[in-house]
Amino acid sequence: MTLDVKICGLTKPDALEAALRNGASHVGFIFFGKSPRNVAPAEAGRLRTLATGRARAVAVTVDADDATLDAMVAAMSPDMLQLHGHEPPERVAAVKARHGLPVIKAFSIRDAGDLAAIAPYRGVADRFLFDAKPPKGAELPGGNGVPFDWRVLAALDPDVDYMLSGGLNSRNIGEALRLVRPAGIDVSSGVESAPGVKDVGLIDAFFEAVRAAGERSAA
Ligand SMILES: O=C(O)c1ccccc1NCC(=O)[C@H](O)[C@H](O)COP(=O)(O)O
Repeated sequence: MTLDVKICGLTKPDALEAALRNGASHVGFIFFGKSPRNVAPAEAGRLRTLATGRARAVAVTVDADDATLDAMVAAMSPDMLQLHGHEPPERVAAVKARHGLPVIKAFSIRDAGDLAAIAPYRGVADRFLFDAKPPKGAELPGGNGVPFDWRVLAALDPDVDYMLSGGLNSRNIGEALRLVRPAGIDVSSGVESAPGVKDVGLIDAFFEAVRAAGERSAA
């Protein structure tokens, strides 16, 4: 099975190109005003054309209403939507139906008990994304650069299709992939030199570490 790799929070062509050159399967664009990675829909539309035919463009939103989603989808034509707020299962189903797009639903995880939250979303969301709970006082529901204890995912039904995220970087991704077997991984802060500033060298280093982890597990 090939591991999907999503580089999230892209705002500039050079970092997007580095992600694509390294074989990213997904590239994420953030639509959340408080984020240092927030992009205007029109700019995301320009950037996403670079990814067409090379990676899936994912639009990340937080409890967005229909008008916001309609405008974003029209301007950007994403391949997938990522819902990173408190969207209940009915809202996920409604968003999927309205836009005819696959949906990634994000969940904040601290311990194994938090995994119970996915039950009503099974068969509704196309994929889950497990992220760390935001630190106290954090303004962002994601992109905080903090990991959770990946071992809690051992309790998961192996049929659950999920991406692992939260504080991943080139130094810890090998250990994460030794402990758990996600369908994909997702990184944002770990490939940045400052909040919202993607670094081409760190993107290259992240993929290098992922490739090294793959070679070790194949050996
Ligand atoms: O990254 C953001 O700024 C963000 C803001 C609001 C909602 C979601 C956001 N990020 C979603 C992602 O998929 C991130 O890649 C994920 O949370 C992991 O981030 P990090 O821990 O920084 O690698």
